[in-house]
Amino acid sequence: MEPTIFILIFAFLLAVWYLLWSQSRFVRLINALPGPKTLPILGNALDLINLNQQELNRKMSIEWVKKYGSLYRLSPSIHSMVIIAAPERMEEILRNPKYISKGSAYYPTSPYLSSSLPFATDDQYWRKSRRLLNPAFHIQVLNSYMNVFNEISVAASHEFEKAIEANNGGEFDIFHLMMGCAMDAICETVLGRKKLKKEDKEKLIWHWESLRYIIVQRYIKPWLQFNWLFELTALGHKNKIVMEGIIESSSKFVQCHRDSLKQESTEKEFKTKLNILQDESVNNNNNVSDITDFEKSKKKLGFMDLIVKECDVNGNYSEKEIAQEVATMVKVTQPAWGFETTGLAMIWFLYTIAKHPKHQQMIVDELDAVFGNEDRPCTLQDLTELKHLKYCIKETLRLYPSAPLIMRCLPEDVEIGEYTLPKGVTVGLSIYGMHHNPQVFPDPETFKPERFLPENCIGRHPFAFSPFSAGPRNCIGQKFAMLALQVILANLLRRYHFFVNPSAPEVMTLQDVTLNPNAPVKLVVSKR
Ligand code: HEM
Repeated sequence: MEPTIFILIFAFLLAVWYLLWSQSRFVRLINALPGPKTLPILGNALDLINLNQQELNRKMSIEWVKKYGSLYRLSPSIHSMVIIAAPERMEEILRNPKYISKGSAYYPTSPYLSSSLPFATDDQYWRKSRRLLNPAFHIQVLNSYMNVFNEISVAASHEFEKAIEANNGGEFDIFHLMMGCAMDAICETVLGRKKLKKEDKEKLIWHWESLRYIIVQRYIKPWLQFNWLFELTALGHKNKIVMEGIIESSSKFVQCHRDSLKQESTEKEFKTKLNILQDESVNNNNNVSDITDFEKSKKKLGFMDLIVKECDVNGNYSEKEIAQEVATMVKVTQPAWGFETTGLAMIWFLYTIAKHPKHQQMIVDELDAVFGNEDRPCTLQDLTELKHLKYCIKETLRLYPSAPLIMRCLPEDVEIGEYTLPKGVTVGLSIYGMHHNPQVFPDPETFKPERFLPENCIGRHPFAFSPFSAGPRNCIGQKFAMLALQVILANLLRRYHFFVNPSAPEVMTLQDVTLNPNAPVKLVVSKR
C-alpha cells in the first residue's frame, strides 16, 4: 500500500476513534469538572511539557488548585486524571476499602515491580501481602530497632565531622550523606541488618534516581505511555537496565538474609527457626531444644524473616515476588517509599530548621533538658519528652511531604459534591496541594510547628495532615519512619548546629515521584 494512503487511513481511523471517544459518558463526566483547557488527543500535554519540574509542582499543586478548586481535571494525554487537594474529598476516596486499587497509574514501573506492595495493582495480591507484612511493622519489632538507629546516628555524626573538616568549616551538600544514613536505617533493620558497602549504596541510589526520572518523563510525554514505543527508545532501554539492577541487588539482600538464617543450621532447624520466630509467646511444648537463643529472645518476625518464610517454608511467594518486595522496601518509592522518603524528610528537616534558628534553639533546649551532658543513647522515654522536635518533624512533612501525589483508580462511579467521577478514572490525591491549601492550613508557606500543638489541632480535619496517606492503603512504614526520624535527628542536633548561608538562593521543590530539592542542599554545620 502507498504510504500516503496508509497515513490517510490511519488519520481517518484516529479521527473516528477520537470522535466516538470524546462523546463517551466517561469523557462527558470528566469534562464537567473544572480544569485547564484541553486540546484534542494531546489533552494538557502542551501545558505540561514546557514546564520544568519545579514549575510543574507549583502549577499542579498550587496555581491550578487556586484557579479551579480542590477538585479539578487534568489530561496529561488521553489518560484523564482528577486531582484532589482537600481533606473531605480525599477522605471519600482514601477511607473506602473498595478504592485501594492503583490501576495502571503506576504502570511505568511494570512489569518489574508490579507485584510489590506499593505498586500492586491486583487487589487480592495486595491484601495478601499487606496482611503478611503488617506484623513486620508491629511496634514491638520497631522498638527493637532503637539501638540500630542510635548506632546509625553515631556513624552519621562521624560523616559530618569528616565533611566539616574536608570543607574547612564551610558549607557542604548534605543530600548524599543523609540519603546514605536513611538507607543504612532501612538496610540494617527491615532488610536484615546488612551493612552496604559505599559503592553498593551509590549504585542503588543511582538506580532509584534514574527510575524516578524515567517515571516522570513517561507521565509528561504522552507517546512514551505506549509500552511498545517506550521500549524502542533510549529511555526504555535505560529503564530495562535500571530495573534489572534493582531486582538483582534486591535478590542479593534476600540471599544474604537467608544465608545468615541458615548459618550453622540444618534445613529442618532453619524452617523451625522461622516458625518459632513468628509466635509472639513461644510455646514451651515445641520441639525447640536447638533454637534456645531464638526462644529466649521471643522475637517477632521482621520483614526479611517473613518474606523468606513465605517463600521457603509456606511457598506463598516466588523468588521473583520476594525480590520485588525487597526492591520497593529499599526505596519504597512512589511514592512511595523507604529510604528515599525517609532520607528526603531528614534533608528537608535539617534545611528547614537551619533556616529557622529560633525553632532549632527550642529543640536544642529540649535536648539539653533531657540529656544534659550525658553521651548516652536516645530511649523511647526520651522521645516522649522531645515534643518540639516532633512538631518540627511534622511541620516539615506538611511543607515537604516526601510523597507529594498518590493515585487511585476508581472501580465504580463516585459522587463527590455535584460531580460524578466515572469508573476507571485515575484520581491524583495531591498531598502537597492539600498541605499547601490555605483553606486547610492558613498561611501555608510559613513554617509554624505550633500548628501541631494538641490545642491547635482541635477542629482540623483528620485527613488534613496526611504525609503518610490514610485509610487501608496508607504507609506501612509510618511508625518506623517517625521513630527513625526522631532518634537520628535528635542525636544529630545533640552534636551539631545547622545554618544556611543567608545569601544562598532558596532551595525549591521539584514535582517528581518523590519531593526532591531542585539544587544541592548546602548547609554550614558546626560542632556544638
Ligand atoms: C518520611 C517517610 C515516609 C513517607 C512520607 C511515606 C509516605 C508514604 C505514602 C504517602 C504512601 C502511600 C502511597 C500510596 O497510597 O500510593 C506510602 C506507602 C508505603 N510506604 Fe511509606 N513513607 C515513608 C517511609 C516509609 C518506610 C520507612 C517504609 C518501609 C520501611 C515505607 C513503606 C511503604 C510501603 C510498603 C507502602 C505501600 C503500602 C501499601 O500499598 O499497602 N514507607 N508511604
